[in-house]
Amino acid sequence: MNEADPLQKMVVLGAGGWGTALAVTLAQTHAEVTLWARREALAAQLRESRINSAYLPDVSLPANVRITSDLSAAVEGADWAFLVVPSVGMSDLLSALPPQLGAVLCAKGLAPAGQRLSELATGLGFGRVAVLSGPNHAEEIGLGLPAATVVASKDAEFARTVQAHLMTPNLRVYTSSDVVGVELGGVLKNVVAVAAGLGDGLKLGDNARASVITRGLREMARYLASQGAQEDTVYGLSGLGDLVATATSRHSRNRAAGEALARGAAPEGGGKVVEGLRTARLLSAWARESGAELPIVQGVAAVAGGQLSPQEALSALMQREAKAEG
Ligand SMILES: NC(=O)c1ccc[n+]([C@@H]2O[C@H](COP(=O)([O-])OP(=O)(O)OC[C@H]3O[C@@H](n4cnc5c(N)ncnc54)[C@H](O)[C@@H]3O)[C@@H](O)[C@H]2O)c1
Ligand SMILES: O=P(O)(O)OC[C@H](O)CO
Repeated sequence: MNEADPLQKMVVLGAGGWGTALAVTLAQTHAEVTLWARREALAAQLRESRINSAYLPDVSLPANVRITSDLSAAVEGADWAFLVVPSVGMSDLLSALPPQLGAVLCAKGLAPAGQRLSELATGLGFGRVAVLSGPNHAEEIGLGLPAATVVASKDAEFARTVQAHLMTPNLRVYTSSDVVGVELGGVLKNVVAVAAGLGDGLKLGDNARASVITRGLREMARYLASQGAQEDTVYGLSGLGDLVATATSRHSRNRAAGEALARGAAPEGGGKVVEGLRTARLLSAWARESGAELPIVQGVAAVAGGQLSPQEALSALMQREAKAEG
């Protein structure tokens, strides 16, 4: 493994829950970490209180996390950075950065036109692109609870560099060359977690949740294969691992959004990003146009869009044609 220089400048762009947790993690092993918040009001509040009360209230920011809302100053002198804004904001952020900067994309969603974020970054001229994905709730990583994750890049050296810098005694980082598989596992699992939340909200029970997770995994595997992912990636940390974490966790905003929908409430994440709803809409439109079958994704999109009630979506799934498992 590459040696990680503890004096190398670590940069995290995006001060929501996940950006904050990553900054706190990197601060364990580096002299200084720069955390960029888009809004100066949030940056000032973080500098003052050292607590991100809106996005990660139970975690304190150590003194070696430097907070700024000046993007150019944040990346000055850095070789690469973690990009941790919601996927809808990734295009603006990438466009404001020099493409020589290595980009570690940490969002779990698609760009507005439906592209993968790594495609977006490559299209904007970024040469070193990696994606980070795995069962990593910010609430737990921020507290230093043990977890594992994956960094995938076509540039094996870049993936190993990120791995070396992000590893701590409580965060085990694996590398992968399957960017498509790792990236899309994190994207799709959010939608299946919304479906699991819908089932929880309707009080359908443990069997129903396990069925949604398992059939959801199969749907993820089919979609990932259609996009060129390696066959086994979906069964790793960024696929099955993150699906289980998100579909069963009390921390998950996607699962909670499903529960809210089942109650007939607005599926808002209390100001926090809920990627699965946007992803369901984008992938459902893609499935309609391409004739692909993504029944759970399409059911979630129909409920979120108000075309079907949760009960109607459930009936539609249960009454699909009888067939062999596969
Ligand atoms: N929270 C987690 O546990 C977790 C873990 C892994 C990955 N992720 C992914 O990381 C991404 C960010 O999630 P989060 O949990 O940090 O979100 P969050 O809702 O906690 O915070 C989002 C942050 O981004 C800012 N923001 C919103 N729109 C923006 C834009 N257009 N440009 C720049 N900044 C913008 C917000 O002001 C806020 O500071 C999501 O794609 C999410 O799926 C989250
Ligand atoms: O809170 P969620 O549902 O956005 O999930 C957070 C992370 O993706 C879990 O790995």
